[in-house]
Amino acid sequence: MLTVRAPATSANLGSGFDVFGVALGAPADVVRVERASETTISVTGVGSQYIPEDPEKNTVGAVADALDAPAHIRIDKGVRPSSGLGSSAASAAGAAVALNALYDRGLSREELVPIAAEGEALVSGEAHADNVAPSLLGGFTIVTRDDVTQVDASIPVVACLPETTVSTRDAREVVPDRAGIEDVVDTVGHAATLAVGMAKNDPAIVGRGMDDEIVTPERAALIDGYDRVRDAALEAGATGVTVSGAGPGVLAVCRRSSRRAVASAMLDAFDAVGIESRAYQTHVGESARLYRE
Ligand SMILES: Nc1ncnc2c1ncn2[C@@H]1O[C@H](COP(=O)(O)OP(=O)(O)O)[C@@H](O)[C@H]1O
Ligand SMILES: N[C@@H](CCOP(=O)(O)O)C(=O)O
Repeated sequence: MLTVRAPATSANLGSGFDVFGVALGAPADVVRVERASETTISVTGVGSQYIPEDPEKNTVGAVADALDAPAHIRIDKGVRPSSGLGSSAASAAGAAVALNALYDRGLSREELVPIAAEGEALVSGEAHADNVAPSLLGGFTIVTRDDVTQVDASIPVVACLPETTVSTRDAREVVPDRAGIEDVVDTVGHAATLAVGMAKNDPAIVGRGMDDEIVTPERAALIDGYDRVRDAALEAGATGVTVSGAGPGVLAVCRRSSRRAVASAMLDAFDAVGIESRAYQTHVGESARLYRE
């Protein structure tokens, strides 16, 4: 049996819609695989009651198919589905690493990115790779149509998840088809700033690069209390705040010294609008890890 711990991820970071992603230190999914003549899936853990065990409907089934690697796959969910932390991607990335090793396919982590993204196509309608890439490679990743670029970083973050859910498929419906040139210019400037901040491991520069006027306002409108939570996090010392992935999670970047205060401010702000939430005080972290038992 092989076991993989695959981290949650936060995609977009505001200015990098469908392009940027970071691996998070916590939470994570644990995926266990054993060879079998046909694929079976069992799911336990956070939100498992909402996750199909049918291989045709679970992201790991698509990965097993793509690698031609049938297996008994057990998923222990640590990443809550539809919260904006790449839950379906964590399982897919974990399965890709585990099955690649189980069947000695010899693919590199970069080569596993499009394979794991097949799982995302199954659940969100598009094979966006901005969650699977950081889960497979760790740190901060930039995915384009043909390439993935990765840089290690250890920026402190708070990921605050309200009790509500937003499906990525639904949240993709509100993404505008077109953008004005001024907004595009601003967003390119912010995205470039953010990438430099990650390379320098500097939360202040990363925070300056998170603004986006194209996709984020549409997504934020789907999250009750978003403006209040964002303002509270900034007031408590966050250097940048945005929607995590497709939401409803909210991601704040900060210095280590203000992380606790930022988490507490975000929890209080959701609470003030009558919404329970949970905050992970974590950091940009490592890639999926393989354990042989
Ligand atoms: N292994 C899996 N883990 C999580 N969700 C899965 C998995 N396989 C299929 N799904 C489905 O994917 C949807 C969640 O995906 P999505 O809306 O993209 O949110 P997330 O960002 O949490 O992945 C749910 O409908 C869930 O049932
Ligand atoms: N780029 C995608 C990212 C979705 O992330 P998730 O964690 O919410 O699945 C998008 O914004 O649609």
